[in-house]
Amino acid sequence: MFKVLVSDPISDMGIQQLMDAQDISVDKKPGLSEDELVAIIGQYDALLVRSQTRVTERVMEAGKQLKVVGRAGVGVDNIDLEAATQRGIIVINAPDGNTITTCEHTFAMMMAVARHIPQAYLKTVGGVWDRKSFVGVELRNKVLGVLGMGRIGSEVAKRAKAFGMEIMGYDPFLTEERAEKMGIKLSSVEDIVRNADFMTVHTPLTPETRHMIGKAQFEIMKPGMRIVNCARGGIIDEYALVEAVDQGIVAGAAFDVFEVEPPTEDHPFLKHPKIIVTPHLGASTVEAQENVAIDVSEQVLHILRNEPFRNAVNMPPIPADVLNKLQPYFSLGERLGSFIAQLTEGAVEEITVSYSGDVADVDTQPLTRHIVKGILSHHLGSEQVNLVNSMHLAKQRGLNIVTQKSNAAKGFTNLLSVTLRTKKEERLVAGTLLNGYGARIVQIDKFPVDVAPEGNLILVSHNDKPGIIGRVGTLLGSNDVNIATMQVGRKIVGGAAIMVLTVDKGVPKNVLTDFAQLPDINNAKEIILF
Ligand SMILES: NC(=O)c1ccc[n+]([C@@H]2O[C@H](COP(=O)([O-])OP(=O)(O)OC[C@H]3O[C@@H](n4cnc5c(N)ncnc54)[C@H](O)[C@@H]3O)[C@@H](O)[C@H]2O)c1
Ligand SMILES: O=C(O)[C@H](O)COP(=O)(O)O
Repeated sequence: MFKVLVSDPISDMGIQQLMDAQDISVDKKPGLSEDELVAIIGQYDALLVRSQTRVTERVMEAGKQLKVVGRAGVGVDNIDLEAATQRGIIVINAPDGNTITTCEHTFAMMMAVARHIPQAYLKTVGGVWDRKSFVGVELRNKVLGVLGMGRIGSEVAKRAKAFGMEIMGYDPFLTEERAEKMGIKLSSVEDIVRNADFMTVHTPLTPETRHMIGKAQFEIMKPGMRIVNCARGGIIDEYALVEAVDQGIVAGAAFDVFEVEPPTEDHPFLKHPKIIVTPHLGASTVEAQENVAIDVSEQVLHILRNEPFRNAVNMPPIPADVLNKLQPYFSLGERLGSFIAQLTEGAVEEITVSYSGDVADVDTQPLTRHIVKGILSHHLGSEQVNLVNSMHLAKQRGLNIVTQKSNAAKGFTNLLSVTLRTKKEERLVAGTLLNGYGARIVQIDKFPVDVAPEGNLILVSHNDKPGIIGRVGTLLGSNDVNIATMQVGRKIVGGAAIMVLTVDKGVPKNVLTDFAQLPDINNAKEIILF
């Protein structure tokens, strides 16, 4: 039974599918402090949050069983991603479910600031009929600058056109071609600041975007600018903004987000007549909350059940065409990694992965992750290593990972070959998928073989002499170990050779030592592949 903790208010529509699952139990405990969360997180396999819960390194460290942190929403700045990755905890988000809702809130804020809606409402309900103080401006024929043309920024730009606005957009990934297709003007931050009438930000908060609109930008800003921030507090320098409003540079501002949330009572926005605020409501609609809750719960379920999932934040996404090509090789890759790690003695220094055939045409990094996971699991324990942290752990340990690619696959459609160099030796294993036969190991060191990579294997290194097979059979038979398959490989007659046996159960250690006592046998190693 997997245990899931929900520590923020998340729509029941999504949680329901977790509650309905036979293998999941769900506890809802919104509003926990960090200490309270640390005290209980150790018993949970998954944690579901929105933006309130701070999933710090302490929380990750205490989450000994934690496999996944699911964010019902986009921003993951409340989650320590580095701490999660180090511990192999997958962080996923629900990036699509609140796009339209947040875009619509941006418009609500833009129109509210253009027409002084909150200020006029307050006066009217206070009994004052004041029509003079609240003369606004139209959106039509105004220039809107959009900083961050991702999901939300693009939707904002689309809708702004319906209002008759001209749009200037900036995003490091926005190409001239895409801007043209969207009917917007590709611009720099400075262009926007100097020329726009309205400006809205839709970037994440990163070291680069922090205070991207600050004192220097306000100094060159077109007077009368109106600014909206429904993305993240801190993208616009709050104190520099207040100054710019007071100096008459900025005509009005609408903020849904703050550098510190909730803001302190004396925050300068809260009583400012030209700044309107909402309490981080961008994603707060029934529809968006259902969307993100359903999405994140579905993915958490997949992760807990070891099924394919999407939207991992601390793992690069795999495009569908790459996944189609690589997925059949994932299990083989992991087994080859495990095989070579069990075969090789000494501290690992370098892993060389060679891809031949048409797998070499795509980005093979996702498959390398599986191979490295297989190798490290043997040394660090399979509990410690997973696809999220395998490359990270390898890097942390200073392992050099070399990838080679070639289109010639030596008679196979595709060939994966893994060489492990340790302080003591260098060994190689290669495998492929054979039509109708499945995964096969086809080479061990310099010897061609044909072995299914599964179960209990014994690798015997010997001299190619008559009688070896009989001696091996007798030794195993007398120790009640049944041989299922046997393969012998050699390069030249009478030279060095290997034998790979598949046996029906684990081999006692003393039997492996006895092998080396037999004439012409150098050593025997047991390799277990699950
Ligand atoms: N107020 C809310 O409740 C609410 C709701 C949803 C999302 N958000 C926030 O809105 C923001 C945008 O969300 P999204 O779903 O559109 O994300 P997204 O990832 O689709 O888009 C973000 C865009 O910002 C761009 N970007 C990154 N650095 C930039 C820079 N220095 N200058 C310009 N652009 C830059 C990226 O290239 C990307 O295209 C995020 O910060 C998200 O957390 C807030
Ligand atoms: O990044 C997001 O998805 C928004 O900021 C929404 O945050 P919330 O889930 O706390 O409303």
